[in-house]
Amino acid sequence: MHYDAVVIGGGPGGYDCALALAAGGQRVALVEKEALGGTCLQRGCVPTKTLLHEAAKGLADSGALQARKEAVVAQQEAGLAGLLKRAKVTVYPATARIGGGPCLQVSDGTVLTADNFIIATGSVPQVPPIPGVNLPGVVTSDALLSMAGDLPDRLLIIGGGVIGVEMAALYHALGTEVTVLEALPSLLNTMDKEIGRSLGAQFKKEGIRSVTGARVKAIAQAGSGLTVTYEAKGQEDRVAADCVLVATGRKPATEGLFAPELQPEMNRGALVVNDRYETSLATVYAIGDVIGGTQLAHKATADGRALAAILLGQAPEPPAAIPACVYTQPEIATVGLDESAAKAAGFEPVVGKAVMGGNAKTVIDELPRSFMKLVFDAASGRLLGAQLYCGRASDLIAACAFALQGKLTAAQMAATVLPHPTYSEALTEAALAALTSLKGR
Ligand SMILES: Cc1cc2nc3c(=O)[nH]c(=O)nc-3n(C[C@H](O)[C@H](O)[C@H](O)COP(=O)(O)OP(=O)(O)OC[C@H]3O[C@@H](n4cnc5c(N)ncnc54)[C@H](O)[C@@H]3O)c2cc1C
Ligand SMILES: NC(=O)c1ccc[n+]([C@@H]2O[C@H](COP(=O)([O-])OP(=O)(O)OC[C@H]3O[C@@H](n4cnc5c(N)ncnc54)[C@H](O)[C@@H]3O)[C@@H](O)[C@H]2O)c1
Repeated sequence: MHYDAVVIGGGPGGYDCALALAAGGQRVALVEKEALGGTCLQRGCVPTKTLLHEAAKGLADSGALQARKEAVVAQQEAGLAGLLKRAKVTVYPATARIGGGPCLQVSDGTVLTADNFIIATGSVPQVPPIPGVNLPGVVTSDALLSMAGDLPDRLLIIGGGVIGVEMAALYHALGTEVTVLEALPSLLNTMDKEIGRSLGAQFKKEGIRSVTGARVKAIAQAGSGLTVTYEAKGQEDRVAADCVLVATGRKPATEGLFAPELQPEMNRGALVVNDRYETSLATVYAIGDVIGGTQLAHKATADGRALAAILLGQAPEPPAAIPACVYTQPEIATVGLDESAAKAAGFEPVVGKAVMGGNAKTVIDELPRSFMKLVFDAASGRLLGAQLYCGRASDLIAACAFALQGKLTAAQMAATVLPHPTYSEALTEAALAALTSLKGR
């Protein structure tokens, strides 16, 4: 069977690329070995945010939580299947393997040929070689999100990145005693350091224990539970747990994808692509988590749509930056450069900060300490990035993403009138603070 394009992987990168190509008049097939929707829908964004939402409402029964999660996933999956059907994308529920030619063999033996192949196989959990990591009760987010039965009394999380802190917030809300062990000096270490520090302090206040600079040495069986031994600040310590979550990052999913004679260029397991998403194999492209770098659903979608535009002969407008959100309470959201990244990139940054103790909406909603930081370029006055640690940060970051895309300056952001009482008013305050600093230079 010959297609204009065959997409491998039915996650946000793959399905959005397939839909965009089909909308452009191409004959498209999509091969997916599991359920449609990929990590994002089946074991990522949608399940975690559903469970966080239900836990915040007070639901703490594991059966009811699983049922609600499955209902949301099923609804979204059915919607996606309908979209693909209406777009006349042929879905092959099979495992794909790329062979010479290139052509594509799917697990039932069917061979597909195409003008272009698009790899969107995503990523899988990366599990470090800690002694005891294969013991029963040690799980990755895939298993934790579908765990039935009683909720654990004690959860130990290895890794204080995005999955680690969201799972800590979720299980704490469900009444589990949570400890997070992070190897680096702060939680969410890739973000502005004040965010990690603030979240650590907030966790402490709520009774979530987090230890940074922790080297996990071993996991061992201890009766019906587990014991995790780690070292921090030169001291060895142990934590008892009923369940251990390993949340130490994700690696590109390429296992078994290529016939042995095909050796595409890879970098640390990720497929290397150029700015047109071309791999080193002719007519084979790659998008989303499998190409490394930022591992986010909307980044995979943006890749998929940009590649479809390129294959359809259009010139897509490149995004100025990819926002990132963390669904703790308060929420965290960032886009573009923080102060230290701006300095490292050669800018002279000017930071406008609004601490939201006096923000009426924050007070009304009884949110903990919150803040916003806007980083501007001293030379042009333009926004370089935003770091939000506040109520509804995941929605507010959209305003900053638009401002970055539109190259807005501190003066333009400060002049924009925003409604009262809202969290967004702090954006004006932060822009005004930066404008004052810029004028005083
Ligand atoms: C717990 C968790 C929470 C997350 N929360 C968020 C969030 O809130 N927001 C956010 O933006 N991102 C979140 N992410 C990240 C997000 O899920 C990924 O960045 C996104 O799904 C990547 O999309 P993708 O299309 O590249 O790959 P994926 O979504 O991983 O899809 C790849 C698909 O390819 C299929 N596949 C792989 N190999 C083959 C093969 N050989 N043949 C056929 N099919 C194959 C897989 O079965 C899979 O369905 C989260 C991730 C996790 C684990
Ligand atoms: N809200 C969201 O957008 C969201 C939510 C969940 C996941 N995700 C995506 O999924 C990806 C994977 O998430 P993740 O949290 O697994 O990865 P991550 O890279 O965000 O964090 C992993 C953390 O584990 C730490 N670590 C690594 N080895 C360790 C060890 N042996 N002991 C202690 N700590 C160790 C790292 O220092 C790092 O801080 C992320 O890159 C993110 O993009 C996004």
